[in-house]
Amino acid sequence: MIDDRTAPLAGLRVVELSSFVAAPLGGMTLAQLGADVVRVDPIGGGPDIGRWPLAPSGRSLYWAGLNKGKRSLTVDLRSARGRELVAGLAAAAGTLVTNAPPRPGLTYEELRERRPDLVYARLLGHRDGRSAVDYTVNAELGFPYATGPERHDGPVNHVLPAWDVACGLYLAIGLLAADRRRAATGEGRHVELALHDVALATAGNLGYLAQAQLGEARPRIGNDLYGDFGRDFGTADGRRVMVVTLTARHWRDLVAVTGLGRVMAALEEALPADFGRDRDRYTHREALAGLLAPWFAARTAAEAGKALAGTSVLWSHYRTFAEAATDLAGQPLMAELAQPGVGPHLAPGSPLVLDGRQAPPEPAPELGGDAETVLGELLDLPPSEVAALRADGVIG
Ligand SMILES: CC(C)(COP(=O)(O)OP(=O)(O)OC[C@H]1O[C@@H](n2cnc3c(N)ncnc32)[C@H](O)[C@@H]1OP(=O)(O)O)[C@@H](O)C(=O)NCCC(=O)NCCSC(=O)C(=O)O
Repeated sequence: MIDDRTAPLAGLRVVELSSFVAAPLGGMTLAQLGADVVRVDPIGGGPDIGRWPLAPSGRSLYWAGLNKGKRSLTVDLRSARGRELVAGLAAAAGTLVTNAPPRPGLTYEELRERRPDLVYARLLGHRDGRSAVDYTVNAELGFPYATGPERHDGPVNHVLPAWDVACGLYLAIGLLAADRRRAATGEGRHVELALHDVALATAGNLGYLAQAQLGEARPRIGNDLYGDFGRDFGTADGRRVMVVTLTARHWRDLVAVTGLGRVMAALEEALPADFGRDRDRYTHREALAGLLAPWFAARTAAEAGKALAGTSVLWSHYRTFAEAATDLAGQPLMAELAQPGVGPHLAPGSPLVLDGRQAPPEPAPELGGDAETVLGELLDLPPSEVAALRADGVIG
Protein backbone atom coordinates (compact mmCIF):
# COMPACT_ATOMS: atom_id res chain seq x y z
CA MET A 1 0.00 0.00 0.00
CA ILE A 2 1.02 3.60 -0.59
CA ASP A 3 1.59 5.08 2.87
CA ASP A 4 1.57 8.72 4.06
CA ARG A 5 5.31 9.11 3.57
CA THR A 6 5.13 8.19 -0.09
CA ALA A 7 1.79 9.88 -0.81
CA PRO A 8 2.36 13.65 -0.77
CA LEU A 9 -0.50 14.14 -3.25
CA ALA A 10 -3.11 12.44 -1.05
CA GLY A 11 -6.29 14.52 -1.35
CA LEU A 12 -5.70 15.52 -4.98
CA ARG A 13 -8.43 14.09 -7.23
CA VAL A 14 -7.87 13.86 -10.95
CA VAL A 15 -10.17 12.80 -13.78
CA GLU A 16 -8.13 11.44 -16.67
CA LEU A 17 -9.57 11.24 -20.19
CA SER A 18 -6.70 9.66 -21.97
CA SER A 19 -5.20 6.97 -24.07
CA PHE A 20 -1.82 5.68 -25.30
CA VAL A 21 1.40 6.64 -23.48
CA ALA A 22 1.87 10.27 -22.51
CA ALA A 23 -1.33 11.28 -20.68
CA PRO A 24 -1.76 7.87 -18.97
CA LEU A 25 1.84 8.11 -17.76
CA GLY A 26 1.17 11.61 -16.44
CA GLY A 27 -1.88 10.34 -14.55
CA MET A 28 0.00 7.31 -13.23
CA THR A 29 2.82 9.53 -12.00
CA LEU A 30 0.28 11.49 -9.95
CA ALA A 31 -1.37 8.28 -8.70
CA GLN A 32 1.99 6.94 -7.59
CA LEU A 33 2.41 10.07 -5.49
CA GLY A 34 -0.93 9.41 -3.79
CA ALA A 35 -3.44 11.27 -5.99
CA ASP A 36 -6.82 9.62 -6.60
CA VAL A 37 -6.81 9.28 -10.39
CA VAL A 38 -9.96 8.13 -12.17
CA ARG A 39 -9.35 7.14 -15.78
CA VAL A 40 -12.49 7.58 -17.86
CA ASP A 41 -12.77 5.58 -21.09
CA PRO A 42 -15.43 4.94 -23.68
CA ILE A 43 -17.51 1.81 -22.97
CA GLY A 44 -15.45 -1.16 -24.12
CA GLY A 45 -12.22 0.77 -23.66
CA GLY A 46 -10.27 3.55 -25.39
CA PRO A 47 -8.18 3.10 -28.54
CA ASP A 48 -5.28 1.69 -26.46
CA ILE A 49 -7.19 -1.03 -24.61
CA GLY A 50 -5.70 -3.88 -26.64
CA ARG A 51 -2.32 -2.37 -27.45
CA TRP A 52 0.63 -4.79 -27.62
CA PRO A 53 2.42 -6.36 -25.79
CA LEU A 54 -0.31 -8.74 -24.60
CA ALA A 55 -0.48 -11.35 -21.83
CA PRO A 56 -1.44 -14.91 -22.86
CA SER A 57 -4.97 -14.06 -21.67
CA GLY A 58 -5.10 -11.34 -24.33
CA ARG A 59 -4.98 -8.56 -21.74
CA SER A 60 -2.77 -5.61 -22.74
CA LEU A 61 0.43 -5.47 -20.69
CA TYR A 62 0.93 -1.95 -22.04
CA TRP A 63 -2.43 -0.78 -20.68
CA ALA A 64 -1.85 -2.55 -17.36
CA GLY A 65 1.61 -1.02 -17.08
CA LEU A 66 0.56 2.58 -17.77
CA ASN A 67 -2.54 2.65 -15.59
CA LYS A 68 -1.29 1.23 -12.32
CA GLY A 69 -2.90 2.60 -9.19
CA LYS A 70 -5.85 4.34 -10.92
CA ARG A 71 -9.58 3.74 -10.75
CA SER A 72 -11.58 3.14 -13.92
CA LEU A 73 -14.96 4.22 -15.16
CA THR A 74 -16.36 3.67 -18.65
CA VAL A 75 -18.90 6.07 -20.06
CA ASP A 76 -20.75 6.48 -23.37
CA LEU A 77 -18.87 9.62 -24.35
CA ARG A 78 -20.91 9.96 -27.55
CA SER A 79 -24.10 10.58 -25.58
CA ALA A 80 -24.97 13.92 -24.00
CA ARG A 81 -25.87 12.12 -20.76
CA GLY A 82 -22.49 10.41 -20.67
CA ARG A 83 -20.61 13.65 -21.25
CA GLU A 84 -22.74 15.40 -18.63
CA LEU A 85 -21.73 12.71 -16.16
CA VAL A 86 -18.03 13.21 -16.96
CA ALA A 87 -18.40 16.98 -16.73
CA GLY A 88 -19.91 16.51 -13.27
CA LEU A 89 -17.01 14.29 -12.26
CA ALA A 90 -14.43 16.77 -13.55
CA ALA A 91 -16.15 19.58 -11.66
CA ALA A 92 -16.26 17.50 -8.49
CA ALA A 93 -12.63 16.43 -8.77
CA GLY A 94 -11.47 19.92 -9.78
CA THR A 95 -8.62 18.61 -11.91
CA LEU A 96 -8.66 16.99 -15.35
CA VAL A 97 -5.88 15.62 -17.51
CA THR A 98 -6.50 14.64 -21.12
CA ASN A 99 -5.04 13.98 -24.53
CA ALA A 100 -8.39 13.35 -26.17
CA PRO A 101 -9.88 15.75 -28.71
CA PRO A 102 -12.33 17.97 -26.76
CA ARG A 103 -15.94 16.80 -26.97
CA PRO A 104 -18.94 19.09 -26.52
CA GLY A 105 -19.51 19.79 -22.85
CA LEU A 106 -15.96 18.81 -21.90
CA THR A 107 -13.94 21.77 -23.17
CA TYR A 108 -12.01 23.89 -20.68
CA GLU A 109 -14.35 26.84 -21.21
CA GLU A 110 -17.44 24.76 -20.50
CA LEU A 111 -16.01 22.99 -17.47
CA ARG A 112 -14.70 26.25 -15.99
CA GLU A 113 -18.29 27.51 -15.91
CA ARG A 114 -19.08 24.71 -13.48
CA ARG A 115 -15.84 24.84 -11.52
CA PRO A 116 -14.07 28.21 -11.72
CA ASP A 117 -10.88 26.96 -10.03
CA LEU A 118 -10.59 23.98 -12.39
CA VAL A 119 -7.10 22.86 -13.37
CA TYR A 120 -7.32 21.42 -16.89
CA ALA A 121 -4.15 19.93 -18.35
CA ARG A 122 -4.32 18.97 -22.01
CA LEU A 123 -1.79 17.27 -24.25
CA LEU A 124 -1.97 18.05 -27.95
CA GLY A 125 -0.01 16.63 -30.87
CA HIS A 126 0.90 20.02 -32.32
CA ARG A 127 0.17 23.45 -30.83
CA ASP A 128 -2.54 24.06 -33.41
CA GLY A 129 -4.41 20.92 -32.33
CA ARG A 130 -3.27 18.56 -35.08
CA SER A 131 -2.67 14.97 -33.99
CA ALA A 132 0.82 13.57 -33.59
CA VAL A 133 2.59 10.58 -32.11
CA ASP A 134 6.16 10.03 -31.07
CA TYR A 135 7.13 8.52 -34.42
CA THR A 136 5.78 11.40 -36.50
CA VAL A 137 7.29 14.07 -34.27
CA ASN A 138 10.63 12.29 -34.34
CA ALA A 139 10.48 12.07 -38.14
CA GLU A 140 9.78 15.79 -38.39
CA LEU A 141 12.75 16.84 -36.28
CA GLY A 142 15.69 14.85 -37.63
CA PHE A 143 16.38 12.26 -34.97
CA PRO A 144 15.93 9.24 -37.32
CA TYR A 145 18.62 10.65 -39.64
CA ALA A 146 21.09 10.93 -36.75
CA THR A 147 20.33 7.41 -35.49
CA GLY A 148 21.62 4.10 -36.79
CA PRO A 149 24.64 2.79 -38.68
CA GLU A 150 26.94 5.32 -40.32
CA ARG A 151 26.55 3.97 -43.83
CA HIS A 152 22.79 3.45 -43.68
CA ASP A 153 20.81 5.56 -46.12
CA GLY A 154 17.27 5.86 -44.79
CA PRO A 155 15.83 7.00 -41.48
CA VAL A 156 16.08 4.76 -38.39
CA ASN A 157 13.24 4.95 -35.88
CA HIS A 158 13.80 4.50 -32.19
CA VAL A 159 11.75 1.99 -30.20
CA LEU A 160 11.76 4.15 -27.06
CA PRO A 161 8.86 6.67 -27.22
CA ALA A 162 10.98 9.36 -25.63
CA TRP A 163 8.62 12.30 -26.32
CA ASP A 164 5.64 10.48 -24.88
CA VAL A 165 7.57 9.81 -21.70
CA ALA A 166 8.83 13.39 -21.46
CA CYS A 167 5.30 14.70 -22.18
CA GLY A 168 3.71 12.55 -19.50
CA LEU A 169 6.12 13.90 -16.93
CA TYR A 170 5.82 17.53 -18.18
CA LEU A 171 2.05 17.18 -18.02
CA ALA A 172 2.23 16.07 -14.40
CA ILE A 173 4.58 18.97 -13.57
CA GLY A 174 2.36 21.52 -15.31
CA LEU A 175 -0.70 20.20 -13.52
CA LEU A 176 1.03 20.28 -10.14
CA ALA A 177 2.34 23.80 -10.73
CA ALA A 178 -1.21 24.94 -11.49
CA ASP A 179 -2.53 23.10 -8.45
CA ARG A 180 0.09 24.79 -6.26
CA ARG A 181 -0.95 28.19 -7.55
CA ARG A 182 -4.60 27.29 -6.98
CA ALA A 183 -3.85 26.33 -3.37
CA ALA A 184 -2.29 29.78 -2.83
CA THR A 185 -4.76 31.96 -4.77
CA GLY A 186 -7.87 29.92 -5.53
CA GLU A 187 -7.33 30.42 -9.29
CA GLY A 188 -7.73 27.62 -11.78
CA ARG A 189 -5.64 27.21 -14.90
CA HIS A 190 -5.66 25.85 -18.44
CA VAL A 191 -2.39 24.02 -19.03
CA GLU A 192 -1.57 22.97 -22.60
CA LEU A 193 1.39 20.98 -23.81
CA ALA A 194 2.19 19.75 -27.32
CA LEU A 195 4.17 16.61 -28.09
CA HIS A 196 5.89 18.47 -30.93
CA ASP A 197 6.88 21.37 -28.65
CA VAL A 198 8.44 19.00 -26.12
CA ALA A 199 10.53 17.34 -28.83
CA LEU A 200 11.46 20.70 -30.35
CA ALA A 201 12.41 22.09 -26.94
CA THR A 202 14.57 19.06 -26.23
CA ALA A 203 16.31 19.22 -29.61
CA GLY A 204 16.95 22.89 -28.87
CA ASN A 205 18.00 22.37 -25.25
CA LEU A 206 20.55 19.78 -26.32
CA GLY A 207 22.08 22.22 -28.81
CA TYR A 208 21.15 20.16 -31.89
CA LEU A 209 19.03 22.90 -33.47
CA ALA A 210 21.58 25.63 -32.74
CA GLN A 211 24.26 23.46 -34.37
CA ALA A 212 22.09 23.06 -37.48
CA GLN A 213 21.35 26.81 -37.62
CA LEU A 214 25.07 27.50 -37.48
CA GLY A 215 25.47 25.36 -40.59
CA GLU A 216 26.95 22.19 -39.15
CA ALA A 217 25.36 18.85 -40.00
CA ARG A 218 25.18 16.37 -37.16
CA PRO A 219 26.68 13.13 -38.43
CA ARG A 220 25.20 9.67 -38.08
CA ILE A 221 27.81 7.66 -36.21
CA GLY A 222 26.32 4.27 -35.35
CA ASN A 223 27.00 3.24 -31.78
CA ASP A 224 29.67 5.89 -31.22
CA LEU A 225 29.19 8.62 -28.67
CA TYR A 226 29.06 12.05 -30.29
CA GLY A 227 31.82 14.34 -29.10
CA ASP A 228 33.71 11.92 -26.85
CA PHE A 229 34.90 8.34 -26.83
CA GLY A 230 32.20 5.72 -26.44
CA ARG A 231 31.31 2.61 -28.46
CA ASP A 232 30.59 -1.07 -28.25
CA PHE A 233 33.21 -3.79 -28.34
CA GLY A 234 32.92 -7.51 -29.05
CA THR A 235 34.20 -10.00 -26.48
CA ALA A 236 35.71 -13.50 -26.82
CA ASP A 237 32.39 -15.16 -25.97
CA GLY A 238 30.46 -13.29 -28.67
CA ARG A 239 28.92 -10.69 -26.40
CA ARG A 240 29.09 -6.90 -26.65
CA VAL A 241 30.07 -4.32 -24.08
CA MET A 242 29.27 -0.59 -24.24
CA VAL A 243 32.12 1.58 -22.98
CA VAL A 244 31.94 5.34 -22.40
CA THR A 245 34.53 7.85 -21.26
CA LEU A 246 33.36 11.38 -20.49
CA THR A 247 36.25 12.77 -18.45
CA ALA A 248 40.03 12.62 -18.46
CA ARG A 249 39.86 10.36 -15.41
CA HIS A 250 37.62 7.85 -17.23
CA TRP A 251 40.04 7.79 -20.14
CA ARG A 252 43.11 7.36 -17.89
CA ASP A 253 41.40 4.45 -16.16
CA LEU A 254 40.47 2.80 -19.47
CA VAL A 255 44.03 3.11 -20.73
CA ALA A 256 45.41 1.75 -17.45
CA VAL A 257 43.07 -1.24 -17.23
CA THR A 258 43.77 -2.23 -20.83
CA GLY A 259 47.54 -1.79 -20.37
CA LEU A 260 47.81 0.59 -23.33
CA GLY A 261 49.58 3.48 -21.57
CA ARG A 262 52.74 3.44 -23.67
CA VAL A 263 50.92 2.88 -26.97
CA MET A 264 48.50 5.73 -26.30
CA ALA A 265 51.32 8.06 -25.21
CA ALA A 266 53.22 7.29 -28.42
CA LEU A 267 50.11 7.92 -30.52
CA GLU A 268 49.45 11.22 -28.74
CA GLU A 269 52.97 12.34 -29.51
CA ALA A 270 52.89 11.16 -33.12
CA LEU A 271 49.56 12.73 -34.10
CA PRO A 272 49.87 15.03 -32.06
CA ALA A 273 46.83 14.82 -29.77
CA ASP A 274 45.88 14.95 -26.12
CA PHE A 275 43.47 12.14 -25.28
CA GLY A 276 42.77 13.80 -21.96
CA ARG A 277 40.55 16.09 -24.11
CA ASP A 278 37.11 14.92 -25.22
CA ARG A 279 37.40 16.37 -28.72
CA ASP A 280 40.68 14.57 -29.39
CA ARG A 281 39.23 11.29 -28.18
CA TYR A 282 36.29 11.84 -30.54
CA THR A 283 38.37 12.93 -33.55
CA HIS A 284 40.65 9.91 -33.28
CA ARG A 285 37.99 7.46 -32.13
CA GLU A 286 38.59 4.97 -34.94
CA ALA A 287 42.29 4.68 -34.08
CA LEU A 288 41.56 4.44 -30.36
CA ALA A 289 38.88 1.81 -30.90
CA GLY A 290 41.26 -0.20 -33.09
CA LEU A 291 43.84 -0.25 -30.30
CA LEU A 292 41.31 -1.14 -27.62
CA ALA A 293 39.37 -3.81 -29.56
CA PRO A 294 41.95 -6.64 -29.10
CA TRP A 295 41.80 -6.27 -25.31
CA PHE A 296 38.03 -6.93 -25.39
CA ALA A 297 38.31 -9.63 -28.06
CA ALA A 298 40.77 -11.55 -25.85
CA ARG A 299 38.40 -11.64 -22.87
CA THR A 300 34.97 -12.99 -22.11
CA ALA A 301 32.31 -10.43 -21.26
CA ALA A 302 32.57 -11.51 -17.62
CA GLU A 303 36.35 -11.06 -17.58
CA ALA A 304 36.13 -7.63 -19.22
CA GLY A 305 33.40 -6.64 -16.78
CA LYS A 306 35.42 -7.78 -13.79
CA ALA A 307 38.41 -5.71 -14.89
CA LEU A 308 36.32 -2.60 -15.68
CA ALA A 309 34.32 -2.85 -12.47
CA GLY A 310 37.19 -1.52 -10.40
CA THR A 311 37.57 1.62 -12.54
CA SER A 312 35.70 4.88 -13.13
CA VAL A 313 34.97 3.86 -16.75
CA LEU A 314 31.27 3.84 -17.65
CA TRP A 315 30.37 0.49 -19.13
CA SER A 316 27.70 -2.14 -19.40
CA HIS A 317 27.09 -5.51 -21.01
CA TYR A 318 24.42 -5.41 -23.70
CA ARG A 319 21.42 -7.50 -22.73
CA THR A 320 18.09 -8.31 -24.30
CA PHE A 321 14.84 -7.52 -22.47
CA ALA A 322 14.65 -11.26 -21.75
CA GLU A 323 18.08 -11.17 -20.12
CA ALA A 324 17.29 -8.00 -18.19
CA ALA A 325 14.12 -9.68 -16.89
CA THR A 326 16.11 -12.51 -15.30
CA ASP A 327 17.41 -10.50 -12.34
CA LEU A 328 14.47 -8.21 -11.57
CA ALA A 329 14.01 -9.74 -8.12
CA GLY A 330 17.18 -7.97 -6.98
CA GLN A 331 15.91 -4.51 -8.01
CA PRO A 332 14.40 -2.48 -5.13
CA LEU A 333 12.08 -0.72 -7.62
CA MET A 334 10.37 -3.98 -8.56
CA ALA A 335 7.77 -5.78 -6.47
CA GLU A 336 5.37 -8.61 -7.08
CA LEU A 337 2.09 -7.38 -8.48
CA ALA A 338 -1.04 -9.51 -8.70
CA GLN A 339 -2.51 -7.94 -11.82
CA PRO A 340 -5.96 -9.31 -12.69
CA GLY A 341 -5.93 -10.81 -16.18
CA VAL A 342 -2.14 -11.01 -16.20
CA GLY A 343 -1.23 -12.88 -13.02
CA PRO A 344 1.55 -12.25 -10.54
CA HIS A 345 4.69 -10.72 -11.97
CA LEU A 346 7.36 -8.23 -10.93
CA ALA A 347 6.36 -4.67 -11.81
CA PRO A 348 7.90 -1.27 -11.10
CA GLY A 349 6.56 1.04 -8.42
CA SER A 350 7.42 4.74 -8.49
CA PRO A 351 11.08 5.46 -9.21
CA LEU A 352 10.88 8.40 -6.79
CA VAL A 353 12.44 7.63 -3.41
CA LEU A 354 10.92 9.79 -0.66
CA ASP A 355 12.71 9.72 2.70
CA GLY A 356 14.15 6.38 1.69
CA ARG A 357 10.77 4.89 0.74
CA GLN A 358 9.31 3.99 -2.62
CA ALA A 359 5.64 3.46 -3.40
CA PRO A 360 5.24 -0.15 -4.53
CA PRO A 361 3.22 -0.94 -7.67
CA GLU A 362 -0.57 -1.02 -7.35
CA PRO A 363 -2.61 -3.02 -9.86
CA ALA A 364 -4.23 -1.32 -12.83
CA PRO A 365 -8.02 -1.30 -12.49
CA GLU A 366 -10.45 -3.56 -14.24
CA LEU A 367 -11.85 -1.54 -17.13
CA GLY A 368 -14.96 0.19 -15.81
CA GLY A 369 -14.63 -1.62 -12.50
CA ASP A 370 -14.95 1.37 -10.16
CA ALA A 371 -18.27 2.90 -11.23
CA GLU A 372 -20.00 2.43 -7.89
CA THR A 373 -17.24 3.84 -5.72
CA VAL A 374 -16.30 6.69 -8.09
CA LEU A 375 -19.86 7.88 -8.72
CA GLY A 376 -20.77 7.36 -5.08
CA GLU A 377 -17.79 9.28 -3.71
CA LEU A 378 -17.57 12.09 -6.26
CA LEU A 379 -21.23 12.62 -7.19
CA ASP A 380 -23.04 11.11 -4.19
CA LEU A 381 -24.94 8.78 -6.49
CA PRO A 382 -26.56 5.85 -4.63
CA PRO A 383 -26.06 2.31 -6.04
CA SER A 384 -29.59 2.33 -7.44
CA GLU A 385 -28.81 5.35 -9.65
CA VAL A 386 -25.53 3.82 -10.78
CA ALA A 387 -27.48 0.67 -11.72
CA ALA A 388 -29.97 2.80 -13.66
CA LEU A 389 -27.15 4.55 -15.56
CA ARG A 390 -25.75 1.15 -16.45
CA ALA A 391 -29.14 -0.18 -17.52
CA ASP A 392 -29.54 2.89 -19.77
CA GLY A 393 -26.12 2.26 -21.34
CA VAL A 394 -24.67 5.54 -20.05
CA ILE A 395 -21.88 3.75 -18.18
CA GLY A 396 -20.25 0.38 -18.81
C1 LIG B 1 -4.02 10.26 -29.60
C2 LIG B 1 -4.37 10.75 -31.00
C3 LIG B 1 -3.21 10.47 -31.94
C4 LIG B 1 -5.59 9.89 -31.48
O1 LIG B 1 -5.97 10.26 -32.80
P1 LIG B 1 -7.45 10.72 -33.12
O2 LIG B 1 -7.49 11.06 -34.58
O3 LIG B 1 -7.87 11.74 -32.15
O4 LIG B 1 -8.24 9.38 -32.89
P2 LIG B 1 -9.71 8.95 -33.39
O5 LIG B 1 -10.57 10.13 -33.55
O6 LIG B 1 -9.58 8.03 -34.53
O7 LIG B 1 -10.15 8.12 -32.12
C5 LIG B 1 -11.11 7.09 -32.14
C6 LIG B 1 -12.00 7.29 -30.95
O8 LIG B 1 -11.23 7.33 -29.75
C7 LIG B 1 -11.44 8.54 -29.11
N1 LIG B 1 -10.17 9.00 -28.58
C8 LIG B 1 -9.15 9.45 -29.27
N2 LIG B 1 -8.18 9.79 -28.45
C9 LIG B 1 -8.64 9.55 -27.22
C10 LIG B 1 -8.16 9.70 -25.95
N3 LIG B 1 -6.96 10.22 -25.76
N4 LIG B 1 -8.90 9.31 -24.90
C11 LIG B 1 -10.12 8.82 -25.06
N5 LIG B 1 -10.65 8.66 -26.26
C12 LIG B 1 -9.92 9.03 -27.31
C13 LIG B 1 -11.90 9.50 -30.18
O9 LIG B 1 -12.60 10.58 -29.62
C14 LIG B 1 -12.76 8.61 -31.00
O10 LIG B 1 -13.98 8.40 -30.35
P3 LIG B 1 -15.36 8.51 -31.10
O11 LIG B 1 -15.40 9.87 -31.69
O12 LIG B 1 -16.35 8.29 -30.03
O13 LIG B 1 -15.28 7.41 -32.12
C15 LIG B 1 -4.78 12.24 -31.02
O14 LIG B 1 -5.92 12.44 -30.23
C16 LIG B 1 -3.66 13.14 -30.52
O15 LIG B 1 -2.78 13.56 -31.27
N6 LIG B 1 -3.66 13.50 -29.21
C17 LIG B 1 -2.70 14.43 -28.63
C18 LIG B 1 -1.27 13.91 -28.70
C19 LIG B 1 -1.13 12.50 -28.20
O16 LIG B 1 -1.63 12.16 -27.13
N7 LIG B 1 -0.43 11.66 -28.96
C20 LIG B 1 -0.25 10.27 -28.62
C21 LIG B 1 0.87 10.19 -27.61
S1 LIG B 1 1.24 8.57 -27.27
C22 LIG B 1 2.13 7.98 -28.60
O17 LIG B 1 2.73 8.70 -29.31
C23 LIG B 1 2.14 6.53 -28.83
O18 LIG B 1 1.52 5.80 -28.07
O19 LIG B 1 2.80 6.10 -29.79
